[in-house]
Amino acid sequence: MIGISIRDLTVSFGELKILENISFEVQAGEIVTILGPSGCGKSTILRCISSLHNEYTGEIYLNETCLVNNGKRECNTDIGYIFQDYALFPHLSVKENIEFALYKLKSNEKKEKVESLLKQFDLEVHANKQIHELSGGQQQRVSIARVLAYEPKVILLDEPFSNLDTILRNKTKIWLKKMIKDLGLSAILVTHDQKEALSMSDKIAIINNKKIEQFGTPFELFENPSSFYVANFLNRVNKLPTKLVETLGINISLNDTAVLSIDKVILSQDSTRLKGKILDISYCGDYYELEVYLEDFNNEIILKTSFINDLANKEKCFIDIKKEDIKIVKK
Ligand SMILES: Nc1ncnc2c1ncn2[C@@H]1O[C@H](COP(=O)(O)OP(=O)(O)OP(=O)(O)O)[C@@H](O)[C@H]1O
Repeated sequence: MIGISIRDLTVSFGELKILENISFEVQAGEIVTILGPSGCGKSTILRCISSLHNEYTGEIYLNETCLVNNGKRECNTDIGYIFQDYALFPHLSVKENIEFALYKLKSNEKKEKVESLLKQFDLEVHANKQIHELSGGQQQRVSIARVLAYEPKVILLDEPFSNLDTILRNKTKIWLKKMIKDLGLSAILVTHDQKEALSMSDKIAIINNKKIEQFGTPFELFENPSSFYVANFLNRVNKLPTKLVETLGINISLNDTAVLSIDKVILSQDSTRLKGKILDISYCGDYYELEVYLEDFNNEIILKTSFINDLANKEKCFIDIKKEDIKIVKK
């Protein structure tokens, strides 16, 4: 079932165009992540959808009902916005923050709804606390409960985990994903964290140069990136020299380039393989990262390995590259 549909969204600030013809759909129960570098317009897309910014062209539909036509809003209650900094009312208690969105309900309905949300979000023991008495993760749960109180069909999440530590972040991600699926919400998540996007999303939209460069499932984008930009954004890749790729029997056109994930470069004991000079070894916890100069191709390559004992006192190494691991993408 179609949830929200964004059609030809184009946004300018003054003379400067920020986004051009952005179109995508989010089905009910689906999480679509907008991924891109800082300043590419991710939050602006959410601000347009939620009517915080109204100067744009394009249309927004919810289940085939036009919500916004060229910035003119018909209805707003079906969209909830979860901010990075939670945007809670500091002078109200947890319970009062959640109640705030329910002003239209009769007092007994309101009480029932708040109690059920406090239970659902595991906040019952904090109901009467002030916001400053809660941890970051608890505040985030209140902000989500407050938004869900008015039963939106769509939720917009702007970097919702950025203030949480790693353990809490992982817990909150799993919890939030389940909640979105259980309630059948259409969710749009903004992040600049590639790993977060891969693990949370049903689909990802990668923004480059004002447009969506590629849209698809995390697997599709990771395994079949359309361009170097996408390949390099989702994964750490080496750009391989054309001469090297040709020795493996692969021809590439002038518009394309060959990339290889740093995970797929193999350290070999076989002296008939590519000769490399080790330029740098970095300890990264559970692996080492090596920077190697490929002498025959005048090119540097990065690789990951768990075993450096054999190399510790050596400058030279041998590198193996499998043809099937190379991806050909647009330059
Ligand atoms: N009200 C505004 N007036 C003028 N320019 C703006 C306004 N709001 C945003 N911008 C500009 O639009 C661009 C996109 O901003 P936006 O906040 O959407 O980017 P973002 O991708 O969410 O960035 P980040 O990841 O750093 O949060 C930026 O260059 C920003 O400076």
